[in-house]
Amino acid sequence: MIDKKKIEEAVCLMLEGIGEDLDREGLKDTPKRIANMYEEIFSGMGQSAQKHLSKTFPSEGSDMVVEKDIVFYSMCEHHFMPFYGKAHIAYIPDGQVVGLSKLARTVEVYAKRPQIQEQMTAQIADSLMEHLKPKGVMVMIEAEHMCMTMRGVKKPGSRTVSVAKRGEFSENDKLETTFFHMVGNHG
Ligand SMILES: Nc1nc2c(ncn2[C@@H]2O[C@H](COP(=O)(O)OP(=O)(O)OP(=O)(O)O)[C@@H](O)[C@H]2O)c(=O)[nH]1
Ligand SMILES: [Zn+2]
Repeated sequence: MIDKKKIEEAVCLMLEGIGEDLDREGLKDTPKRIANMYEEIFSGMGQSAQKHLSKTFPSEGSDMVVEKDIVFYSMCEHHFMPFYGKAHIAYIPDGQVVGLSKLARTVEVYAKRPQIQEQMTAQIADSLMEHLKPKGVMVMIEAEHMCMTMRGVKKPGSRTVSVAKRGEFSENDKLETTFFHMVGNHG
């Protein structure tokens, strides 16, 4: 559960730390605004994707389901700056499919918390394997990290691509090739 009072106190300390005047008109509501914002952008804290992935439907219709270009925003846990981009998810059903929106909801659960990209990629793949129990899962995330663009090494436009493969995707390279074809040219 997010402690908004604590966040407000911390924001006051940070503003003091950078030499700001806490009584300045423009900053009056800033601690409260940031606490409200953190409640929203860290709403995945303590959540599991289980509640989204437990409602399944029987289906023998498809060898592979791909949901691509799922836009997400997350926060780099090292610098507390945004990283954002697209997630692509594929799974091979084992007689059961899940509502399409639930794949995007799963991405949200793991994006809305302090994160690193590789861990988010693995968590999405693992939660699908655990709760949907498909024959295989593949997740690819491509993102731009603001900690690499507006500060530090300052390389705007550079993108980080991460992949997690589980089940049949780990055993069969052809499935991986099909996934890349379906997702499009991301080379
Ligand atoms: N693997 C990985 N690294 C990340 C991610 N987000 C940020 N980083 C990196 O985390 C590293 C933290 O490095 P440190 O040397 O501890 O911190 P720093 O001095 O601020 O590093 P610079 O960004 O190089 O200035 C940096 O190299 C970031 O690019 C991520 O999602 N995955
Ligand atoms: Zn960072």
